[in-house]
Amino acid sequence: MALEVKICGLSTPETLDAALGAGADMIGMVFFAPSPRHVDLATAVTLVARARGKAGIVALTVDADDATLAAIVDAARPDMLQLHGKESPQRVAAIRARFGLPVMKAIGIATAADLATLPAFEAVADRLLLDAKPPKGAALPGGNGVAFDWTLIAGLDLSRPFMLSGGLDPDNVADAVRLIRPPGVDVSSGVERAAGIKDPERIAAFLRAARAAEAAGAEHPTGGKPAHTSSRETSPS
Ligand SMILES: O=C(O)c1ccccc1N[C@@H]1O[C@H](COP(=O)(O)O)[C@@H](O)[C@H]1O
Repeated sequence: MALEVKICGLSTPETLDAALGAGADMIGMVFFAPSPRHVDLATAVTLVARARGKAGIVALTVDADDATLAAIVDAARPDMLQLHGKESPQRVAAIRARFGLPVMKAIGIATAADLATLPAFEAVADRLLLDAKPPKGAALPGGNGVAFDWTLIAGLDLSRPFMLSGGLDPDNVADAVRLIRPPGVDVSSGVERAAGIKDPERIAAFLRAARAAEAAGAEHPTGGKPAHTSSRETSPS
C-alpha cells in the first residue's frame, strides 16, 4: 500500500490548498483551544468544503466529551477522528461506536515500556498514530515538534495501520520512511514558519521528500514491502 501522508493543523484556505496541491492524502484540523492551530467550527466548515473528495478529512480532538465531538462531527463531517489525549481503550471504543467513524488513536512513545499499551488500543482503534511524548510541562499533548527514538518501533508487528509522527520535517522524513517503512507519516509543526503558521514551501518539500523516499524503498530488493506488514492485520470489532 502506498505511503499515506497527513498534513495536520491546517487552518487557512491557502495552506489547505498547498497541502492538497502537493498531494497530501489526509488533512488534519485541530479542535483544541490551547493549540495555535485550533480552528472554530465555522472555519472548519469552510476548509472541509475545499478539501472534500480531495483528501481524507481528520478531526483532531483531545479528551473531548460527547457533546463536543457531536458538534464537530455534525458541522465538519470528518472522515476520521484523531484522539490525541489520554482516552482509554474503553473511551476509544465508545467514541467509535457512538459516532460511526474510523478512529485513529495517538500513543505517546518515549521508551520501549510505552509500547506495552499498544495491544489494548489495537483492539479498539482503526489506526494508531505513534507520536513522541510531550516534553515535561508542555501545553500541548502533540504538535511539539519533538521526535522519539524511531528504532524503538523498527520491525514492530501491529495489527493496525499506523502513522509515524512527532518532529518530522522535510529534512528528516526520508530517513524515517527508510528506517521504519511506516504505512503513513503525519506532520504539523515541521511544515510551519512559526507556531501555527503553515508554510506552503515546507509542505511541498515534505511531500516531495516523503514520496521520493517511498519510491526509493519500492526499488529495494524486498519489493517495497513495508517492514511493519503483518499477517495479523484485522479490523476492530
Ligand atoms: O498540532 C497541534 O497543535 C496538536 C495539538 C494537540 C494534540 C496534537 C497536535 N498535533 C499532532 O501532534 C503530532 C506531532 O506534531 P509535530 O509534527 O511534532 O508538530 C501530529 O500528529 C499532529 O497531528
